[in-house]
Amino acid sequence: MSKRIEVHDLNVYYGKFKAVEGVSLTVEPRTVTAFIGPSGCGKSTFIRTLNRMHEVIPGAYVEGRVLLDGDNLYGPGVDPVRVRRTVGMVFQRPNPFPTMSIKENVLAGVRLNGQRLSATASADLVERSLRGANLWNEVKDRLNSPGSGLSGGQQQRLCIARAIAVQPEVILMDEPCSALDPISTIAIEDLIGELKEQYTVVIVTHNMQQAARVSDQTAFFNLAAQGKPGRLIEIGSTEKIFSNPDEKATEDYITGRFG
Ligand SMILES: Nc1ncnc2c1ncn2[C@@H]1O[C@H](COP(=O)(O)OP(=O)(O)OP(=O)(O)O)[C@@H](O)[C@H]1O
Repeated sequence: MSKRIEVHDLNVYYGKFKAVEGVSLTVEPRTVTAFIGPSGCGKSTFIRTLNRMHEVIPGAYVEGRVLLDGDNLYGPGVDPVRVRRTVGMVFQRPNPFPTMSIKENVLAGVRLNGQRLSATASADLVERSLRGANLWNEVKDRLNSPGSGLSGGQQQRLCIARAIAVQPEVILMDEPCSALDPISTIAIEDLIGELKEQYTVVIVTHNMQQAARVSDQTAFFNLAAQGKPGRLIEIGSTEKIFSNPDEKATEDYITGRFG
């Protein structure tokens, strides 16, 4: 239930604007990879190409290849909806469906996929997913209450439960803690550590300490200049990137000298 991601020479465009250029990298199964870099360098754009989510923006397209255990996500006949089922995503702002109960929120992705489950199977899946997202104990007595009644941190864990309910192989997280308080942030960071036992995890974060705490591998992105495409400057073990990076730009960013 965890897959290897290989990206080969990826360019990403919004219409004529090349937002990201020439990215090649590998993410091993059951690891956490953090994407860091200054605002506008294309981290969100790039992470969205790993499950074809950028395609919801008219005019957005890629050149290059993204392989999941060797299968090209952009190959002919590949259905982007299927890709998003295999490669789940959690966004910056917790976005549970406000009118749905906690239980219905967890099941939303499964229902969207047209899967029919018996009452027992649904109850099992809800419990398993909420346990997987470290939320079960806090909500087990109010599964029929609205998801919007939870705290921000709980809502984000509910979104993670919704993502894992469809049994993805990869979980992408785009600044999942940026709207959360420090205690909820720690809860999500702990959860990321647990998720990597089963899934390949990729996270965009502006928080350097967070990248250092949660990731095995860190990728630093940067822009040559405003209006130029973002590029991957350096990728390596998080320990190396934070202690002894090869590139001066990486060191300057990590030590807070720019960005
Ligand atoms: N929907 C869009 N249409 C056109 N250009 C876009 C769109 N979204 C992002 N861009 C541009 O693509 C470039 C990369 O943006 P992106 O949001 O991926 O950067 P980022 O590194 O994630 O930034 P931040 O850290 O501020 O979230 C920027 O120049 C941005 O203006």
